[in-house]
Amino acid sequence: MSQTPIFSPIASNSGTPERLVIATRESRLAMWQAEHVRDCLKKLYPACDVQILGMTTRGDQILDKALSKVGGKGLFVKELETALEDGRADLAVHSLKDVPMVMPEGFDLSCVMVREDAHDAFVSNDYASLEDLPKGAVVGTSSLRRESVLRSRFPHLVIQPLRGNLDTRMGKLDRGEYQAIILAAAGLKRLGLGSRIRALLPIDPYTPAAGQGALGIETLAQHPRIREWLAPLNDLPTLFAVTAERMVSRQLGGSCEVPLAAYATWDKDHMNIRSFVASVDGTASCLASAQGAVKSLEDAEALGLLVAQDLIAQGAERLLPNGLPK
Ligand SMILES: NCc1[nH]cc(CCC(=O)O)c1CC(=O)O
Repeated sequence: MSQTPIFSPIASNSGTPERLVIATRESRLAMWQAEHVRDCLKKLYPACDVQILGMTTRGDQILDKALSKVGGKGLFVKELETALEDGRADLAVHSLKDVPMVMPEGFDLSCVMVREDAHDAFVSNDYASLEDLPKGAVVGTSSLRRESVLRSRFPHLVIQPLRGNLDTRMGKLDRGEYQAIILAAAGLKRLGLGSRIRALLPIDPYTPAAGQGALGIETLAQHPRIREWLAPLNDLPTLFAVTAERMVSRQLGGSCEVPLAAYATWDKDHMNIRSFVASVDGTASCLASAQGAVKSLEDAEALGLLVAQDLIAQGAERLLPNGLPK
């Protein structure tokens, strides 16, 4: 099916889509991502009518609490999944970082697109780097992973929660509520805000979250044809990397309630993966890495499993509020 010629004259019977509806959140970043997928699909299937269905999720509505306290992973995807089930949409576009490690019954992660910059970014109007911040400076982040590293490296800084979409967060910085904020570089770059980045934080120790910077497309498992139509948008190096990262997270029961990082990079056909689990106060952590030749999804999963087992052997369990998954 994925071999179907792109410029097939008879759209409906020849295996190319006639109409596809993309479900997405309505934040500017989510819309950018959905429009990006739409543009890619239009290029692949010029005759296809590709529509975008914008939706509000619970994660967008609850803005006064840290993400870890409002139900964590899944918060940004549930409503989109309902739209798939109801047939209002054919595919849902997500920041892969927000997609639960175990897909709910009946849903597939059908496509992973090429990754944007996966680094965390330091953003400030007055300071060039974390090192320049004075004692008591307020740094905003809603990620326990970032908070943990900041607390261990810079105990003299005040870490405060920062919620809301990217524009909201930048607004809070610009109104002086924070001296600096930490955000994923990917979102800033996609929205043309790359010039606001004062410094990219190094992978050691600021290891990204599993899937950070990658786009994932979710479909109903019962619609394999849609999966096949999306296949040309897959980026295999990204798919293998995030598969290893998500394996680590899944083995450790990854949720927004625990500081957990996992990031894989390539060196020719070898993958390097690095991961940590830590306490929010930054006083305890386990760190592991592994490298190996990866030529298949199974290889990627095996490498992720190796790192997870290393972390568990180091006693990562005592850092997990709910223990290891059964
Ligand atoms: N958890 C929110 C979220 N989900 C995806 C991104 C950024 C884009 C990406 O990582 O693909 C962000 C914001 C952030 O972490 O600053």
